Amino acid sequence: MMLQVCDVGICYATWVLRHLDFSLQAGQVLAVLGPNGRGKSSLLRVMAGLARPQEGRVQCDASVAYVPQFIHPGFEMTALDLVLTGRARHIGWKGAPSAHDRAVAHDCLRRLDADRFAERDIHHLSGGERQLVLMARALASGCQVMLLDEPASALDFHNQAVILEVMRDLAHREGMTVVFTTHVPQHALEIADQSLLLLDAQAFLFGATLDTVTTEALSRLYRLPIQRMALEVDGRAVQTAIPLYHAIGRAMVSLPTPSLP
Ligand SMILES: Nc1ncnc2c1ncn2[C@@H]1O[C@H](COP(=O)(O)OP(=O)(O)OP(=O)(O)O)[C@@H](O)[C@H]1O
Repeated sequence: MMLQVCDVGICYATWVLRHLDFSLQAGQVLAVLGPNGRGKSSLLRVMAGLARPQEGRVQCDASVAYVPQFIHPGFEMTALDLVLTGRARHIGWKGAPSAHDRAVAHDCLRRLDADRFAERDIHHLSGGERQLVLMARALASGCQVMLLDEPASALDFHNQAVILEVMRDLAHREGMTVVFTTHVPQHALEIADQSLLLLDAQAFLFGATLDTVTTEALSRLYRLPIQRMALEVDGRAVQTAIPLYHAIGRAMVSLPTPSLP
């Protein structure tokens, strides 16, 4: 087992999550969905070892890279230098990046179509450009597990497709375990083998994406009717999910509550 979350509980003033259990194999993609403030980022930070859970533990026998939503280094730094910080494990504390490290960093930027930002100060990049550079930094680390916090939240449709394809390739071709949080169910339906829906502090749905990211579960999760459907595109069935925004009033009073396992 590559990554195991065992009876994890996270508490600030109150319990955000409690009694959460799941495990992932190498080469799998997991999507984590939940409304604002439900604990997705907190869970990712605990999985990355950046925060301790108040209960339970996370077991991981692999190198982990964490991709936050934002960073603010507070001093001038080029995108290339930021990506090179991802090479720290290979360079060591006292070493300087080698030509090989720089080549790896450029390759990672190129893979995300972001090499043109290499010499720009990251403070001068747009939110979406910065997200691509942060993912390139994680790629440069050569990690076996990548944890990404809303990696597509600032990206246009083209760049969403770029990072979805990179995440899918990392897992399915290169054997990495990839976990990402998202507010876009279609991203889960596109690439995630497994999905975790954080319904409330102690109610979770975890399983194969097509079994968990359903019309009923999404509608309950977001308190809004959301219709999952299959479109046929180029002879291939593409799963998508459409939020019925106009029905929010109806959702509040009449949504059925699906029974949970
Ligand atoms: N360091 C902290 N101290 C106190 N409360 C916190 C802390 N970090 C997060 N919280 C609270 O814990 C809850 C979960 O926050 P978290 O950021 O994990 O949610 P999220 O699901 O990632 O939300 P979003 O979708 O809005 O990014 C929120 O109510 C938040 O206010």
